[in-house]
Amino acid sequence: MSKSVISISNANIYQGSNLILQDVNFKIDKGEFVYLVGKTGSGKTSLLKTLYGELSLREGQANVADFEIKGMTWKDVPFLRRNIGIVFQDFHLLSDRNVYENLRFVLRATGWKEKHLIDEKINDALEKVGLKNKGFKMPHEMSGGEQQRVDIARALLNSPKLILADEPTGNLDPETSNGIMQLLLSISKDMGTTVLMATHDYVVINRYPSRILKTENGKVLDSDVVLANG
Ligand SMILES: Nc1ncnc2c1ncn2[C@@H]1O[C@H](COP(=O)(O)OP(=O)(O)OP(=O)(O)O)[C@@H](O)[C@H]1O
Repeated sequence: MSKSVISISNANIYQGSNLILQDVNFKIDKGEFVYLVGKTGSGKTSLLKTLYGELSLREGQANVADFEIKGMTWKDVPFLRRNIGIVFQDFHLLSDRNVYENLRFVLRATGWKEKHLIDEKINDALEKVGLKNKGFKMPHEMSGGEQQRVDIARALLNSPKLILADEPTGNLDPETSNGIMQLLLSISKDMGTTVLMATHDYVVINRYPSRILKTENGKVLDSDVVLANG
């Protein structure tokens, strides 16, 4: 079996009838940390949505966390999502419940029932993001950086092979962004989780250099391929 966590080939990415990205080909291995950059509207979110099953893949092939994306139906999506953590720019926390209940909601929705296992997973995820014992807090009682950590804890709950992050530092000040970057980098390095992160933030990229995929003129360019070709 391949060690790629994402393998996409000859893929065309659509929004409705509009072709957004053409002939997309790349592989990302276990534990790799990869940036996804490109101008506004160039297709970063569309590509991520295709990888997490929000947009269907009509042409080409993609294997994501051992799931064949092509031909997947809506009922297959929850099974894919159990192997993927998704982190958003604007956190997507439920504002009417505390951190613990936000995390429990995800575990129950992904099939967990036993209270002691649920508690164990929540405590473990909160500890990983530096928010141990903060389960009682309401989202509005937390800073943007803390809410982003809760969002990352939520993404980690099911021990995913892959984290897809869509501009996770987009709403944060530079110092808080650094903390979030160090957390995401340690998730890939220490836990062996693959991270693909869309960003506009070149300060972050320059500070923490890594492989870059770039959406440009309907194509995805790969810094690894550019380097390999000199
Ligand atoms: N729901 C939608 N229906 C139709 N077209 C869409 C939809 N969402 C995005 N698009 C179009 O698809 C193209 C790519 O958008 P996408 O959001 O993937 O770009 P992006 O690179 O993520 O942009 P940004 O950096 O602003 O988030 C744009 O032309 C956009 O207008």
